[in-house]
Amino acid sequence: MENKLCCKIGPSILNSDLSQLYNESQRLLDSGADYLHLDVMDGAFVPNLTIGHPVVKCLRNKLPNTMFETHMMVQNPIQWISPMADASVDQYTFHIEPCNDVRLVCRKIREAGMKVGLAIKPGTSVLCVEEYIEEADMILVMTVEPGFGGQQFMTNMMPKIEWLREKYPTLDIEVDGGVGPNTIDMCAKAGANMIVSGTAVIQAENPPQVIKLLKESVNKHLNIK
Ligand SMILES: O=C(CO)[C@@H](O)[C@H](O)COP(=O)(O)O
Ligand SMILES: [Fe+2]
Repeated sequence: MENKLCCKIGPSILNSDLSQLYNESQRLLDSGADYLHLDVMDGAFVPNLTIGHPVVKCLRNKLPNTMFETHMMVQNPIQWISPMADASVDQYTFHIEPCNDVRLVCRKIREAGMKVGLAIKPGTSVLCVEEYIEEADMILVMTVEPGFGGQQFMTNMMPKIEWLREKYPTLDIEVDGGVGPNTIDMCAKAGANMIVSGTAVIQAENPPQVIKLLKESVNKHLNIK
């Protein structure tokens, strides 16, 4: 039977030269990126600040046909749904940890015309997302503490991905944090099919080669599942 899952590589622009956001984004797309993973931080859920919906909207104007995922590392995810929908974001991925009504947030995201991604921090059990799987289009398993790019990949998160893949063979599972040529095989083997990679792609001498390598690893494992 044909596997409905497909591999997508979404570079994170967090550690790029943000004064050149559009050029950097275009460079990544020209290198083979399938989508852009835009890290949004509010200084409350994580101890860092990045970009918000005004910047995302400007970037959207320059890149009308690119899939945008916003990774919302924010304390109050419901607050930014409408502004991000207005910026034509395709997928709104938020953390369940600060959220007291995950179902409501999921519903509002869908009503606003976006796909729903549910993210869990390293310390959050994968069992916490299980009750919301029906409400989600994708689960993001973090392999670093959210807040900063360039951190070390946490190998001990792989059982979460394995567990999800075993139970939900057609679910989109994304991995984010410290993913690059040295760690992709673990992610692919565990069952991740959507790959966020920041530093490893941005700082590569040859980004197209790195993206190709990431894709090949995921596709190899998808085909044998
Ligand atoms: O969400 C985050 C960090 O909070 C990520 O998207 C990272 O920014 C990815 O960067 P690398 O770890 O690959 O450098
Ligand atoms: Fe991210």
